[in-house]
Amino acid sequence: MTSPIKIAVAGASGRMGRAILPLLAADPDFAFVGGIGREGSAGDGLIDRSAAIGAADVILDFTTGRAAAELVGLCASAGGPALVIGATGFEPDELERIAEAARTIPILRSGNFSIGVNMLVGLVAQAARALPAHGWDIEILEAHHNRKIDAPSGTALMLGEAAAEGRGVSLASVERRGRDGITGERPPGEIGFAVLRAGGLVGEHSVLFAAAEEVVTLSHSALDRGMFARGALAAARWIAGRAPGEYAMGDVLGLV
Ligand SMILES: NC(=O)C1=CN([C@@H]2O[C@H](COP(=O)(O)OP(=O)(O)OC[C@H]3O[C@@H](n4cnc5c(N)ncnc54)[C@H](OP(=O)(O)O)[C@@H]3O)[C@@H](O)[C@H]2O)C=CC1
Ligand SMILES: O=C(O)C1=N[C@H](C(=O)O)C[C@H](O)C1
Repeated sequence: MTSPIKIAVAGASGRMGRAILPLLAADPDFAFVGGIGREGSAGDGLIDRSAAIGAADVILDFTTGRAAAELVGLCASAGGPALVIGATGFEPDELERIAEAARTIPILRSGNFSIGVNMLVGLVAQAARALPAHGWDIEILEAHHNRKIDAPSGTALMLGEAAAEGRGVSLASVERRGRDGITGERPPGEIGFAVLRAGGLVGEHSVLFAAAEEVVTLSHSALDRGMFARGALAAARWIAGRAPGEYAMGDVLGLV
């Protein structure tokens, strides 16, 4: 019998943390070593970051982009553990820090752990490759609950990256984040993002490929956070004991 994978959870008291903890408790493949709260916070089931880094095989992070990037730096300096990052809302320099840390420790980061979204990413790249930028406009729509703090969502950005990759361009060179006022006509090749925040929506994403006389829409609806939590645990099982490197959910699901 192999010993259980020791897991710590950063953001344990949040919506995702609360979805993950019961699954961890029910799965003999895992042993929960503690939740990581804000610096200096104390409470039932909480341990500090250095204790978690010493005790865990894998840390799951569902906090914020900034907090996750900080934790990654500490883990890399300590030479471990592995990280599964579900947090979204990263600044470019934070993503660079994660890429740098992945030279030392294994890191899997995904803005969405659902099977459906990760399959959708491939379909979006395929459609963007097939439909020419002159004649087919790409717009990405996302809608989430009113407590979400970052926009566009990590998933919308993954879909945008996939569309840009399909077109052979960098997302940064063609993205348009929101429109307001006298915007002028839409330039061909632009990839637009539109964001809604309302009520308790778990996560809605659509990618529109719109031509003058027809529209193709690829979309995904999340109905329950449980599937994000199960995807994160599948990622934790997959990454435990891996070599240093930056991995994605496609590696876990065999989609790459
Ligand atoms: N990849 C995926 O599949 C999914 C990703 N997400 C992403 O996960 C993240 C969390 O989402 P959700 O659970 O809904 O958010 P919540 O706001 O409910 O939870 C965030 C948690 O992070 C903690 N936290 C915030 N800042 C810090 C910090 N500086 N240091 C330590 N802990 C901190 C909060 O603690 P406190 O309670 O003290 O504020 C809280 O426990 C978001 O970025 C979201 O986009 C969400 C769903 C699925
Ligand atoms: O904050 C959320 O709730 C979600 N965040 C992720 C994102 O930013 O894409 C994943 C999911 O859509 C829910």
